[in-house]
Amino acid sequence: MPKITLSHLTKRYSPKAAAAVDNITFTVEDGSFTCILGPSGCGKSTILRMIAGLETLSEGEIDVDGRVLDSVTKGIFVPPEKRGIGLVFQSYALWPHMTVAQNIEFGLKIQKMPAAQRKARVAQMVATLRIEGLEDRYPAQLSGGQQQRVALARTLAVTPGILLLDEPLSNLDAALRLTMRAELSRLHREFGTTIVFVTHDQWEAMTLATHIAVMSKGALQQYAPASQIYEAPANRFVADFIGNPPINMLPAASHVARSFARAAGLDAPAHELGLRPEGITLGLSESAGAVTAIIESILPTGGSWLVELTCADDAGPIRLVQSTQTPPRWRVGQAVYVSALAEAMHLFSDTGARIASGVSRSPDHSRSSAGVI
Ligand SMILES: Nc1ncnc2c1ncn2[C@@H]1O[C@H](COP(=O)(O)OP(=O)(O)OP(=O)(O)O)[C@@H](O)[C@H]1O
Repeated sequence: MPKITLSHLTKRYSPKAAAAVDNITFTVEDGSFTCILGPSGCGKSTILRMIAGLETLSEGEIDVDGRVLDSVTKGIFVPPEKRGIGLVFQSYALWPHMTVAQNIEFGLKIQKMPAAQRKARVAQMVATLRIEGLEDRYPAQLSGGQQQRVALARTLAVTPGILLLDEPLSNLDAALRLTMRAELSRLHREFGTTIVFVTHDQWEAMTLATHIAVMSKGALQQYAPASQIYEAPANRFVADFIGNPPINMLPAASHVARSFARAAGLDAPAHELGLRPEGITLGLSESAGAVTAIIESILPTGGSWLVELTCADDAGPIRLVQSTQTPPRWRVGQAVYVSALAEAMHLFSDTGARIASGVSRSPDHSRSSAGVI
């Protein structure tokens, strides 16, 4: 399956405007499921539209398996229909005057596939996307989720090597999103297509993606395998954007941060210490590196709890949020000892770069107690 290389990709919608996409370079691996993730307006859709050929580049180059599709300096532009790329956007844009079967068949007719083969292919796609019985309906007679499936069936019918999806699940309710996520995963496994998926939903990205490109304000913050994005965020933005509830950020010079860092063997000079909410443990007895705190609130979130704490510190109170799956045995106002797992901690410089991370001290780790991961 194809590999997509984006080199120094830049898009300015007008000469005076800030770049919507600013000098982005990364390679979407062959057969990967890559998510472009970031807040609204960070340039995700613009990247996807440039790959599709629906938007011109201001600078840079896009190639697929070494074939240049778009290059400003080389003066190359391959039109969208010649790129071999399938697209599914937020609005499904099914042909309203065609039935489901006709919608799926449309691209095959354009490809001039013989009628018998087309019929077999439509039947195969209907079965794969589990939309049997809907073949003769018009789009207006379908639910949002059914339209979504037809849009996917129509796109996959022509077996594109590359599939671009722009928030294709955003119009669906929570239950249907979950089902469709599982189906997208299954389709990726079955077809082996290289998928690039745009979302602002970190959970969607973490559950689906093999690789994630995190964007902010037009700039690429990190491109890495999904697990690394969480465990080894490149910088403060990524650490803060990924994780729900968000990572706690403490001034590194505070007494609380210094106690936690010292206990984890993290002694690099830093500006801030990030501590994941699930890496906080609470107890009634003192232990190395533990600090005292008062329980401010306990919020059940369905199967897990958020515990808000305040630690007294020389520079003023420090608020921490713990996330736990064990029912808390504390009451609001109670004093507790707070300690932090080494692997839940990251140190950041004043420019926001990650300097170091704690490393697990569990007995099966023979590594040193701290270091950069
Ligand atoms: N056709 C356009 N003309 C001018 N500016 C545009 C155009 N399309 C997008 N922009 C601007 O470019 C920036 C990036 O937009 P883009 O749609 O790529 O972001 P996004 O991350 O996909 O956002 P969202 O998640 O809200 O869809 C935004 O500031 C947007 O206002």
